[in-house]
Amino acid sequence: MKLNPLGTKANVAADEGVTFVGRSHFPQEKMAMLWKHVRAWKRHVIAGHHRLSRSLTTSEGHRPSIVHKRSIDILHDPWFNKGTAFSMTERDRLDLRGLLPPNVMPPDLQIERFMADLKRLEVQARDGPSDPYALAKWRILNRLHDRNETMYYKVLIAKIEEYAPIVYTPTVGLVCQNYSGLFRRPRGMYFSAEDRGEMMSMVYNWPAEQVDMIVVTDGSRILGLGDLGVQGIGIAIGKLDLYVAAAGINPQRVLPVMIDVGTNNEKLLKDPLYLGLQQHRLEGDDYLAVVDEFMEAVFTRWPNVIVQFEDFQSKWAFKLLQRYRSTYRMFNDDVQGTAGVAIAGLLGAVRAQGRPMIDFPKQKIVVAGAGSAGIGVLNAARKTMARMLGNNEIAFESAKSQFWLVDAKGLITKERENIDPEALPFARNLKEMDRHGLREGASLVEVVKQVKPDVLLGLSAVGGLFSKEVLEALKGSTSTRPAIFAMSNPTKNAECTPEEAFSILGDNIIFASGSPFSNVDLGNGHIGHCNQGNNMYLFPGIGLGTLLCGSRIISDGMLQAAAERLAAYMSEEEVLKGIIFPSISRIRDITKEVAAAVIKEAVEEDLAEGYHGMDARELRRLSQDEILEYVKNNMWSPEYPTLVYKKD
Ligand SMILES: NC(=O)c1ccc[n+]([C@@H]2O[C@H](COP(=O)([O-])OP(=O)(O)OC[C@H]3O[C@@H](n4cnc5c(N)ncnc54)[C@H](O)[C@@H]3O)[C@@H](O)[C@H]2O)c1
Ligand SMILES: O=C(O)C[C@H](O)C(=O)O
Ligand SMILES: [Mg+2]
Repeated sequence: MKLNPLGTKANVAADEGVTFVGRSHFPQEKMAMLWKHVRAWKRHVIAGHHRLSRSLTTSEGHRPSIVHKRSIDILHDPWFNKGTAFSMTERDRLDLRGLLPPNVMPPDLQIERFMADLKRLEVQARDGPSDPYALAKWRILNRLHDRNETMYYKVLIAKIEEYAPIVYTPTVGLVCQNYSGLFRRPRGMYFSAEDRGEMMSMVYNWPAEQVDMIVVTDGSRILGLGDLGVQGIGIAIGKLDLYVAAAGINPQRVLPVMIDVGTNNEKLLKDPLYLGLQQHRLEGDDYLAVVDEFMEAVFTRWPNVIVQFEDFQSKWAFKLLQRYRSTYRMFNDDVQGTAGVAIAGLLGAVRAQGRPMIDFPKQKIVVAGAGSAGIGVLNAARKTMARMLGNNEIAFESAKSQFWLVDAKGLITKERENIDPEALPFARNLKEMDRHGLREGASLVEVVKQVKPDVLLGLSAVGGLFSKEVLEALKGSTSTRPAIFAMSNPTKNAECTPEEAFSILGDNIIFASGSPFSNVDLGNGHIGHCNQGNNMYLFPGIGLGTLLCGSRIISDGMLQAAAERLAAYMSEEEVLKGIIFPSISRIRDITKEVAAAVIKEAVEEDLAEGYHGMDARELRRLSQDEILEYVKNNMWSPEYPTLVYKKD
């Protein structure tokens, strides 16, 4: 016997692998509790009880919504559909009587019912690498997303630990890879190279009058999976799911966008079922013209929108960031979000050694991967060290000597031909390398052996790069507690697994990975803690904070404030246990804190222009606690609004 998701014992026919779950298996206490809940809910509905929030700014989750449709059209509209949870009075008001089974379900029971079915289906379908049911779960959740958004987000928020790995990393990678097959209903907008000259008008095809957050990708570097072309839209959808679940951005005001300028993935180009433009990627000015037109179009229709750039290949990630960051409200998650999360993790690793954060500039850090993420981390780490060392030119110069950068061609030195300008500041001086017994192109293992780093950080997209040999070499680290950050996604691209790290280096290390892994049982009652070092701990708060302060740009200071808040989030006790990032179950709280830190910084930099009822002057007057309250009250929660019909 094993426990089913409802907490009851289910019959398991082990050979067939089938679990029987049904009402008859509910234990009596559970049934009694559910019935109590049903009765209370029905009383609440009959009493016509509508809560109105009276806080700094009213949360619209509780106001009645005016709808201009009725009957079957409501059931087919995921923004308003409540399925079996429509009350009888609402069914009458909206001409729904008879179109639904007669039993009115309280929302919690509706979720129980869905979960029971989800669990039953899980045992019948098999796909996905690390989780054999991952895609099956994604399909079921996606169908729910299509028909009832409120319920979808209720499930996601309530079970974020279980379903973030499905709607986000790692399964979202698998979804993108299989997107042509999985595509059912469209979600988001597609701006393609064929739409040049049309974007300014086509942007009005999107039904929402207000859009707060756009996540845009060109599909050129999806996680560590390379160029997936139009199929990359899955990552924009997954990121926005976290914006809703973690930051409480209203799901009616998010827009996933794919800019399809072609793909250089030959397999996709040869696939007749591929859904994107069947041409090679536009380059140079042609490429820029498409992205420029897109930016102009969305900011013309929604001047207050925030645009997050996601999974653009490095060569464009940096250029586009420089091109737009001082004129548009935008940021690049892979460059800037990742940098902040890594800084928080690196500071956590210093604290975990029992040292103060101010010792960070003494850390020797080897970074494998010189792409948008690796370089983003290095720039931010260098600035953080420089600030701690006196915040002057000399400090900035000297800080860079703490880093060793290794890419596909090995250690990057000044000797490197055609060196990428972004990597140049971190290229090592040859004379100094001679002293270390290193040379241009030295292998990762040689670098680790010679440098004896405190931290080994991977953003290379190469699964298994931290081989046995590399991890053995790290045993020579001069740190009392070396840190390993295997940050590449998805799971199979992680530079090493926590099992590999703990089994070779023992339990006195800090470990973090980009995709989720389980903790490792080290025997003798010891647990090797696996942290998830993922930009999901920052981007939702950066977006929410920017929205609520109304800053026209996202400054370095706002990003730094976000990272520092995350770094300080973990208690001394947790950090000493090796827990440097919070559990994802706390993501809504962290996001609230990060957003508040972003707002505070924007106010201090005089960038905050206000949002809705909260103007710049009022924002300046808020205390720390009031800022937190303001953020909390503006986070959307998945509650069914009372619907009232009005003719168009
Ligand atoms: N955990 C997170 O929050 C997070 C955030 C952003 C990116 N990432 C992950 O980081 C990875 C890289 O992203 P990116 O945008 O920088 O990609 P990228 O393609 O721009 O860069 C990859 C870099 O890795 C280098 N590389 C390749 N083979 C190598 C090898 N054998 N040894 C050392 N370096 C090697 C390449 O030369 C390149 O510099 C991806 O897997 C992505 O999913 C994780
Ligand atoms: O998407 C993620 O999980 C993190 C990051 O943005 C990435 O590109 O890997
Ligand atoms: Mg990314």
